[in-house]
Amino acid sequence: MLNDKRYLVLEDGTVYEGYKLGADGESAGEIVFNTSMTGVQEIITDNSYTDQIITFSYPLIGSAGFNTEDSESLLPTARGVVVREAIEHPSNFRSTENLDGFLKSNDIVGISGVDTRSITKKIRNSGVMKAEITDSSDHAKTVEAIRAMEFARDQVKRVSTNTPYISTGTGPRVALLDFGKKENIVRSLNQRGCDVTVLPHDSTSERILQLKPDGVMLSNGPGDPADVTEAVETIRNLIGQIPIFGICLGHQLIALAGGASSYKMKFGHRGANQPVKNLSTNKVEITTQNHGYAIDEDSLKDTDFEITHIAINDNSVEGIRHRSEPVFSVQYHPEAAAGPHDASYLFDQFIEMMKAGGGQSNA
Ligand SMILES: NC(=O)CC[C@H](N)C(=O)O
Repeated sequence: MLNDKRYLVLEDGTVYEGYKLGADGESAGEIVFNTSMTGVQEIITDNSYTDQIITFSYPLIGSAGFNTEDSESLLPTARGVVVREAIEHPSNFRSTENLDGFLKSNDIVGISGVDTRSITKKIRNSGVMKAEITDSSDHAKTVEAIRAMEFARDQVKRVSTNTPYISTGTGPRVALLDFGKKENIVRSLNQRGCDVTVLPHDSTSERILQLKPDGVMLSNGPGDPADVTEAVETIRNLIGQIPIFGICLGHQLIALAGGASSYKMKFGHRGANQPVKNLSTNKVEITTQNHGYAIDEDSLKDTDFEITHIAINDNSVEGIRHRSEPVFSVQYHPEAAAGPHDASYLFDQFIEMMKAGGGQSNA
């Protein structure tokens, strides 16, 4: 039996007719696209997508199925999923659910059977915009509601851990500020022996230093970095006190703490084949990315930070380091999950920095 009809309605009035996928109900958010061909469970459960509807540009989604080990968070906060074809019967011994079942289990609304290539091209040409997945055929009313919609700007608070906890290890002690972390950041540190204390996003610099960590990890996370003002102040107080490594939102917050500024990109970088040039080695790393904001290159000029990595496709800033203090960060995701492991060396660099008591990174 064909699934029930469902619609994707965009802020500009465009309507795509498809079929119901996932949870009942309707959901609105900022529509973005991700070009990855794998790692669907990791992408859907990455809390950087809070308040966003994820369109997969690759047509066949869900062939590897879903399981209980590969989620990047246990409470996904994406507002919706848009696919061309939802695979009903995954081919993977590890799979315990198909896409429809996984979305239902996580109360995520989805739509299938729509032209995701056209949607991707529209977002690329017009920029990200608001959208709604709905069963209602009163599209004029939906467009009106979308246009009136505003997002609460407390996304980080909504996804950060509320209580500190420790993921134990016998190596360097890392205080991880959780802005909506991907679990594979913790795993990547644990795999290298680190003892990781995960802290709420609004932990103060005094509280962090009281734990006497060897280093501070600043995680990825959703929303506009300019809204995370409390953490920017905390990071400003930590620079010069302790080695710091930032990923994605963590990278943006370090730059803001250093006096630089961020801007919203037209459609961001979201995929697992984003080429980045390491300016120290002149090597190109293929990276996993998921960001809609970036650091303004010119705004770094009057700060103590220098650029270490740039995106090959658009020359945007992909990495920075402090000129004299043990502080560095990247806009992309060295923890991959999913995607290439070209950039995993950065975790090793962070550990060497902590072991050296905070020497300079050669990111
Ligand atoms: N993955 C992230 O940490 C994203 C950072 C920020 N929310 C952005 O969209 O640019």
